[in-house]
Amino acid sequence: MTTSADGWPATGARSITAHIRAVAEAVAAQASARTDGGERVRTETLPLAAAAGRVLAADVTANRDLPGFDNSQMDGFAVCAADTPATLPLAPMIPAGHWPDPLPEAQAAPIMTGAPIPAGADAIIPIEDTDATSFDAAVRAGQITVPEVSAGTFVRPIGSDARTGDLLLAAGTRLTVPGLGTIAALGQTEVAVHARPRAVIYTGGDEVTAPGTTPLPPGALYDANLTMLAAWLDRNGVAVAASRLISDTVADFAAVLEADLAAHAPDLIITSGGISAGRYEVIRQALEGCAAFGSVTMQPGGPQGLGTHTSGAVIICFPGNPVSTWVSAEMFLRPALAEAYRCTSAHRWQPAALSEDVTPLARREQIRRGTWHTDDTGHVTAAAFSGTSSHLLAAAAQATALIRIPAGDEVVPAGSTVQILPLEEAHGE
Ligand SMILES: Nc1nc2c(c(=O)[nH]1)N[C@H]1C(S)=C(S)[C@@H](COP(=O)(O)OP(=O)(O)OC[C@H]3O[C@@H](n4cnc5c(N)ncnc54)[C@H](O)[C@@H]3O)O[C@H]1N2
Ligand code: MOO
Repeated sequence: MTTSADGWPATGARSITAHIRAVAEAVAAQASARTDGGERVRTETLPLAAAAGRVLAADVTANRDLPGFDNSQMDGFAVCAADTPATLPLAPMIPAGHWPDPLPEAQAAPIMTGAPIPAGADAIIPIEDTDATSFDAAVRAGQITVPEVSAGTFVRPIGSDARTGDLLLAAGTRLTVPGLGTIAALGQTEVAVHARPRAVIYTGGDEVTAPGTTPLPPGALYDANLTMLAAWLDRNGVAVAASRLISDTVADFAAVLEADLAAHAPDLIITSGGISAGRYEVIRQALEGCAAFGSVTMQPGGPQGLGTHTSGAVIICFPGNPVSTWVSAEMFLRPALAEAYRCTSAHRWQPAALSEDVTPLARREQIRRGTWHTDDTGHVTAAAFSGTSSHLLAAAAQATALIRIPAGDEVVPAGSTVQILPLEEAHGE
């Protein structure tokens, strides 16, 4: 189990930015090795509605014109613009889904939205712009009075959205809802996408107990981190192949890891806990040969580990405090996944004015949990929760934003501009 351990500065800690880069580089190197024409390249074919957020494996080219024929943009009357303004006799009704006969000269055909424009017509007049109170009334009257229009009015021309042969979605695109609709509009039911990157996740320590276990032994607590990591990875486009609580025995963890690597060939090995300065740091002791451990000037999430296993899987180790685990995933793993696999979106930090004074840490940048608010004028404010400790998970569950408070010796006064990351799964006010 030896390979390129990620170098950490021999003295001191790494900045947040430096660790974001290091994780992104490790994941990018792994992802490009994985998609380098070898057997690790994996694609799968999914029904369209199941493919939102997935990454296209092949270009999507238009196999037809969209729209496929000139058609009406309005419920109204198809006319030849040169005949208007006029009172015109009515031609037969043209419902959507029926191919019409040509429009007789100097007549108007009632036509529905989406119906093909008859030969001889070149403009549509919406019913509300005529003297008809309804289509039935117009048919009864046998004629319609229309204002002057120019050719092309409310006509959706063939190919105005896409032309046969156009490249509509390039391989590597992350599929959006309109993207999936476009593929359906071409007549397809399925789409080939990159398989999600695969992760195995571990946390533990002798005190950490699986939820559902009763009674909870003295000194123990329920595991929150596997649930968070599994949910977070799923939301960010990663498949979780194995999720395990481990004991404090290094040999046991090493055996479990080897078995999971053989069974699942993961792209990512994600761990939580067991990496700081204690006597029983099982993750660190087991992975020290292939990952580097050090600290990042961030709170929560100071202790971190990063490396590449001989199997090719990237090893990413987060500290065990629950808020540290979650914030670390958000800060370090999300940008790396967005860049290397495009399976999630990159961060969108935005400026906001602090609504209250905040006392920073002297040497570590804080990622505070809090709320954000946009007023009627678009002015964005953010309020940090008072508690900063990384065990305050229930408080973090109330957060709608992460708030960056740079290290410093002086109070950051209310009104100061800071960067916030609105949390997609929580509602901004
Ligand atoms: N002497 C030092 N002690 C600590 C330092 C340090 O620099 N020097 N750093 C502190 C910081 S900051 C953090 S963060 C933690 C990180 O420690 P580990 O990553 O080794 O995590 P553990 O010790 O295993 O656990 C920390 C904490 O979190 C609880 N935990 C762990 N796993 C889970 C889980 N799956 N679900 C819920 N809670 C979990 C665990 O019981 C501990 O309370 O180290 C500090 N110490
Ligand atoms: O850095 Mo630790 O994550 O403060 O709690």
